[in-house]
Amino acid sequence: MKFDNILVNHQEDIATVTINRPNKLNALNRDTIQELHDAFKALNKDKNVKVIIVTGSGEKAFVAGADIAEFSDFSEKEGAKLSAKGQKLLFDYVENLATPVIAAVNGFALGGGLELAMACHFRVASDNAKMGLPEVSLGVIPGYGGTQRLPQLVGKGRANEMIMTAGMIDAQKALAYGLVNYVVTPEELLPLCNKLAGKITNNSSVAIAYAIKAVNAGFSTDTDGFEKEIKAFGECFGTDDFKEGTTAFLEKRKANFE
Ligand SMILES: C/C=C/C(=O)SCCNC(=O)CCNC(=O)[C@H](O)C(C)(C)COP(=O)(O)OP(=O)(O)OC[C@H]1O[C@@H](n2cnc3c(N)ncnc32)[C@H](O)[C@@H]1OP(=O)(O)O
Repeated sequence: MKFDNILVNHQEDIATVTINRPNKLNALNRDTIQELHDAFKALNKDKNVKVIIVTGSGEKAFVAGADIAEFSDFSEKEGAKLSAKGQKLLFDYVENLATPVIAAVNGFALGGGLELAMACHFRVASDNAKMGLPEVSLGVIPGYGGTQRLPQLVGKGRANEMIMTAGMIDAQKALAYGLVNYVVTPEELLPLCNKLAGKITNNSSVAIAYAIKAVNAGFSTDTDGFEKEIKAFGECFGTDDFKEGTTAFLEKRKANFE
């Protein structure tokens, strides 16, 4: 398959998907989300692929979020559609993929970037990684599952603090929170992910697929939370704060919320 925004490499039964928009810190635009969906779908069908590693291109970012330039003039309806489509095509899709997906977090994982890492089955970070959900600084809320998956992973209080302050935590704090399983140097990141993937490939892919289903089932009692997120995310697009927040980012200035 040919992609413009991602790279896909195979090494024996381990595939690595690299989001490749380094000039935009690998921000997730519509095309990238579609390409990621297509790549995950094809890799999941490929019987020779037993584990997928997802990472970002360059030394600075895993993914710095959804592409703000693409949605800054969206209406409430378009906002809700962006969230619903993204959740279905990529974030829920990855979480429920039968093939295990490891996030190799190699720098900024913000907004949709952290949401993508959280949709993966587990995460490994480099020691320069910074993670956060800064959406409220743009006048919007996390819309790719972040309000649901962050509390699941780190607990409600820590998640609320991260969401409300829009702040970033470093890799060591993410490790202490249980958001990532390991922290290593940037040079060690992909080798460790490949080593962990290698351990997984020794086991039954069929059993692992069932295990993924069983683990996810334990967290899906309140599917309504995701619906609520979509609705609230869309409603943010009708507010003056959203217009100010995204315009300020694109104009490279601090937002001035009334
Ligand atoms: C449903 C999901 C919603 C969301 O995910 S909302 C988005 C949440 N993410 C954010 O709010 C983070 C936005 N990015 C930043 O705050 C900063 O970046 C960083 C702190 C990560 C890094 O700052 P620095 O080192 O100064 O780099 P730089 O010059 O800001 O970024 C390099 C280029 O990358 C573009 N970029 C970065 N993040 C995004 C993004 N999320 N959407 C669109 N573009 C982005 C910039 O604009 C710029 O581009 P140019 O060189 O052409 O000016």
